Parts: sequence; C-alpha cells; structure tokens
Amino acid sequence: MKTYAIIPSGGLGKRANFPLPKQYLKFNNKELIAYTLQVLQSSNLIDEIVVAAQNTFFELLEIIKKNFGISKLNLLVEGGEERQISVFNALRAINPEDDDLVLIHDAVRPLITKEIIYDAIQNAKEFGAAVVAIKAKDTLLKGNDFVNEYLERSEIFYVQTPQVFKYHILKKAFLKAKEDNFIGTDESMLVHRIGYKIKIVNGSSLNFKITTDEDIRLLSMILKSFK
Ligand SMILES: Nc1ccn([C@@H]2O[C@H](COP(=O)(O)OP(=O)(O)OP(=O)(O)O)[C@@H](O)[C@H]2O)c(=O)n1
Ligand SMILES: C[C@](O)(CO)[C@H](O)COP(=O)(O)O
Repeated sequence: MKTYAIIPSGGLGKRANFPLPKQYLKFNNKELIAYTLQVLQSSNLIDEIVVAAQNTFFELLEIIKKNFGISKLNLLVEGGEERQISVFNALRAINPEDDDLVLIHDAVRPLITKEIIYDAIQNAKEFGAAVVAIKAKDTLLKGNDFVNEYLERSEIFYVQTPQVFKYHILKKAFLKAKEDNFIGTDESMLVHRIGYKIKIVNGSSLNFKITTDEDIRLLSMILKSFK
C-alpha cells in the first residue's frame, strides 16, 4: 500500500500583506514551504509528494527540491482557482490503487510533525478516512456585531491538515462534489457529505495555518526560538 502526499500551494495569500504568496517567503533563509516539505520527506510512511502550485513557481519549487533534498517530490501540477481545484488537479495527476492512501497537507502549515502524520496515516488505514483537528479551548459564540448565541464548546473542533483518505473514498467525494458544483473548505467536508465516517485525530496548536501577517510574525518568532 502506497501513501501519496498532496500539498496544495496554489494560493495567492490575499489575507496576508506581502508581495509574494506566503508559502514562498523565507524564514532563516529557507522558504516556508520547504519546512513543510522537509517534514513530509522525513516521514518514512510517505512514498511520493505532489505539489499543486501556480506554474510561475515551478522553477522555484525545483530549486527548493534540490536545496533541501526533497527527493520524494516528483510531480508539480497546476493549481486551480480554489484550494479544492488545486487538490483535485493533483489527485487526477496520480495513479493510485483503490486502497492506497492520499494525505493532503497545506503548504502553509510548516510546523506539522512526523508524529501527527503517523497518527493520521494509521487512523486512515484503520478507518478509511482521518482528519487532524484540535478541540476548541475558548468560549464560542455566533453573532455579527452583537451576540446571537453561544455554542457547546465540548462538541467543537478546529480542523487542520493533514487529512488522509483511502484513494477510492477521496475520488468518489471529489467526483460527487464536482457533479453538485460543491466547493468545500477542506477534503473531510467532501468525504463527510457522501456519508463516510471520518476519524478525528489529535493535532497541535503549533500546526497553525499561516494565513495573516500576524501568523507570519508568530511563525518568525517560533522559528527563532527553535534556533
Ligand atoms: N487556489 C488555491 C488556494 C489555496 N491553495 C493552498 O491551500 C492552502 C490553504 O490556503 P490559504 O491559507 O487560504 O492560502 P491562500 O489561498 O493563499 O490565502 P488567501 O485566501 O488569503 O489568499 C495553502 O497552502 C494555499 O497555497 C491552493 O493550493 N490553491
Ligand atoms: C484545509 C484547512 O486548512 C482546514 O482548516 C482550511 O479549511 C483551509 O482554508 P483556507 O481558507 O483555504 O485557508
């Protein structure tokens, strides 16, 4: 059984205020996506890595592959207008067996660990579908300018990546989403809407998605403290 890792990296980083998409910004002389790729490369459970990106970054990705020894990265595919399309493009470019695993991990979650990857893959092997998430810690409300209602915190999780699925389940979920013109914010949502059970796997607060300028500053501070 093989495990393919798909890394969506086709975003433009509109919520951050930098001239370059944040996944290509350098921290300690290393691109953000290189941190992510190095963790995936070091996991002995992952066989192949596919990155979906704008083709203007293919050359840079080849340089990153060479500079950081990402030998499992053998396929670059064109990103799409939405994250979901980027992942779908990558999924269509690989040719797994039905029971092979496909792991999806955002390029912009560089502080992922090998341990979380291991747990997600083991759970996907057992249950067919696994999503990494963390339990909500704060009080949660719904509202606009004013409060409408409070939510039951014990039932709320923040969804992260990686998310891992048997190929035949993920393929079915993507084809159904396409047929219904459904765009979700992650893969687990697509799999859930076609009726599969998804195991929740413990993530980490450090595995946060670098989305805003504040996240970029926070990452910079964390990486400095690791040095
Ligand atoms: N069309 C897109 C949009 C996003 N992504 C990727 O999906 C991950 C999560 O996306 P996000 O953090 O939202 O990045 P951006 O789309 O770049 O951010 P923004 O919405 O602020 O532009 C990132 O690794 C991003 O590069 C992608 O592959 N294709
Ligand atoms: C996939 C994801 O990271 C799970 O939390 C998230 O949904 C991506 O959202 P974005 O708006 O594309 O950053």
